[in-house]
Amino acid sequence: MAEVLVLVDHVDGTVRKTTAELLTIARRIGEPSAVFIGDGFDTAKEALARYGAEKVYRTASPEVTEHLVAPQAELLAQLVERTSPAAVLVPSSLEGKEIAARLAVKTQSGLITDAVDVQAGEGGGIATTQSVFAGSYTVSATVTKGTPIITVKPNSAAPEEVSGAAADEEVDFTPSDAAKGARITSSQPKQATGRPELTEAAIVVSGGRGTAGDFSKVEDFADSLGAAVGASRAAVDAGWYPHTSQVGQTGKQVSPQLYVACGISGAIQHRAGMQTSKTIVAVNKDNEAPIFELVDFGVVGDLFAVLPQATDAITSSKG
Ligand SMILES: Cc1cc2nc3c(=O)[nH]c(=O)nc-3n(C[C@H](O)[C@H](O)[C@H](O)COP(=O)(O)OP(=O)(O)OC[C@H]3O[C@@H](n4cnc5c(N)ncnc54)[C@H](O)[C@@H]3O)c2cc1C
Repeated sequence: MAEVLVLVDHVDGTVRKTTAELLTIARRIGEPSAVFIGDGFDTAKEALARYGAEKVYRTASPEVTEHLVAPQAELLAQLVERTSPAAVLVPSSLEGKEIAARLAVKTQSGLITDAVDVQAGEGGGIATTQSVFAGSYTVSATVTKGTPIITVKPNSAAPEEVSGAAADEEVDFTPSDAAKGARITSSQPKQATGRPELTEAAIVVSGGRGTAGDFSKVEDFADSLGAAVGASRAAVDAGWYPHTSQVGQTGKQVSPQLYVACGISGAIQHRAGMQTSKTIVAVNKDNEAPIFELVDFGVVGDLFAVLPQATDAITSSKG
């Protein structure tokens, strides 16, 4: 079986859930090989093996890490040439999509972005599924030229653990001068909220215009569940919550186990970011709000009355 290269998404060696998902998907189509760029490999090693990486290509070279994404695309292109993989899987982040696009050009290969499913196809090909136009169409696509380069959306697979160990190899790689055209001059970690990352969270609680700008009840409820907090565009545009928390067509796409929409009407553009959630709950005081067409459970009521009761019930059930 051919290797499947998986670009690792991590923070100082702490591997993000998307990487576990990509390694799980890679096992369906070949032998997963992780590509680890940056510091913290000792921290990452065990997690990469646990999710099925059989091999890890790694580099912490400042030549790669101190520049923007172009050197990473060059490094992947070198590995593609050397290993002739069955596919390259990259997380569907902004950065990941730029790397994938550059890699596709360099290797003269077909590129599929934002896949929500990847499977072994007929005749040795790779079958992907995309959800487009705010989820109103499902598209099946396959790469017909070169090495399939595929970016995969978060929550497209449930990470599966395996037992095993990954062999690792330090890659000898020097980026071209052209790839070093933009340099990182400083980088600040995002202010920690103590909550899980929106696109990775198992539970997301979102607030909309119905909060009237007071997200405290949404946050308290989210914290009782260990959830991430999201927001509708109406709430974000009003300046009530950060843009990075926007869920929807022009925001982030989430697919948690549980999504709770509080004071959100359920516009098509909002649905586009959350309708693949496994269980959807809405709290809305208008029983005709379109969000109720989509939900598994609905509560018709004022969120300022409903959420504190729910928070108290959950907190007291934990003892
Ligand atoms: C090109 C384009 C892209 C867009 N992208 C996005 C996107 O990515 N994400 C997104 O969210 N939107 C997006 N929108 C905007 C979208 O069309 C809606 O305007 C927006 O989602 C509405 O937000 P909302 O549901 O919070 O507000 P509203 O539609 O005003 O709904 C507020 C809801 O709160 C309820 N409510 C009010 N008070 C309470 C209370 N006290 N308790 C309980 N319920 C209460 C009301 O009954 C109502 O249903 C986009 C629009 C366009 C044109």
